[in-house]
Amino acid sequence: MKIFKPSELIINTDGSVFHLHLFPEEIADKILLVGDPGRVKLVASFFESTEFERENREFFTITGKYKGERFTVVSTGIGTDNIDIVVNELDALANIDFETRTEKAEKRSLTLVRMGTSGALQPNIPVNSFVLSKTAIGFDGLLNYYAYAEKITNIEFENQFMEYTSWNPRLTTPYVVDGSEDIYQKMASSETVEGITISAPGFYAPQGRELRVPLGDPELNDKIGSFRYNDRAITNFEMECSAIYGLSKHMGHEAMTICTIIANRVRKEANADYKSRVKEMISYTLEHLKA
Ligand SMILES: O=P(O)(O)O[C@H]1O[C@H](CO)[C@@H](O)[C@H]1O
Ligand SMILES: O=c1cc[nH]c(=O)[nH]1
Repeated sequence: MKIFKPSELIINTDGSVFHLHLFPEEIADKILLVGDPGRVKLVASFFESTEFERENREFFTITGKYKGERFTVVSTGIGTDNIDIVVNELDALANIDFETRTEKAEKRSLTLVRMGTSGALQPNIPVNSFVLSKTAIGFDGLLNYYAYAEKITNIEFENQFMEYTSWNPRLTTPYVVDGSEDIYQKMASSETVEGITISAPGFYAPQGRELRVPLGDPELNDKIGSFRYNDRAITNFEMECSAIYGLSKHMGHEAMTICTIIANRVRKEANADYKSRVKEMISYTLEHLKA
């Protein structure tokens, strides 16, 4: 049996996992992921009770109960590089025995729902919309470091997209991966917009924002906006969804992302005062996820 050596799965001297500082029994089956560590307490303000709070670097965790059901909320910070850490460590907590450093025979499937903020790429998705990401496009390249990416991604979509946008070969190859259909069906309503969401490896040039340094391809956002795959348009930009979907598919977890739109990139509008709408998104998500 494969033993995960101390250098490959680092366990702290107190027995907690390396970055998250969590112990296996501390995570619920339903896990809410938020980028902003400050959003963790906002989520926990909906809980009737909490078990603990834990903080290390940008990873802040609270486990508690919402309407009698156990939930864990974890902040991921910004970017898919952090998602690599968070999803691998949550999976290790669920599916690796920390005593024997071996994979558990019986696997635990987690529900991972990201509640984020995002920029819209279509004029008809106004600021304050909730976009529920049916599909993610990773501009980040993370999934390509894992084996068998092609088994869980939509190669036809990837090829059509790269051809349509005259994809620059110096960039990482985009990967297209779906979220959980079950959670999508649970969370979708007239209050949500069905999304194809790009996870970008940056907030500025990787999302077409030009400040002082010119963009590599100033037309890319227009091409993204007009691209259609089976009549479906790409809806929004954020920075984590693709890696959550890809790693969850590989590990047998169910994942979904909901985002509050805080900027519309086509209309050039933004809502810097978005926190009350994010609070409504949290309430909406908890209500739709509870048993
Ligand atoms: O509000 P969060 O969840 O952090 O999500 C979005 O906001 C950050 C950028 O401002 C990125 O993490 C992006 O994905
Ligand atoms: O435009 C936006 C807004 C929030 N988060 C992003 O990544 N992009």
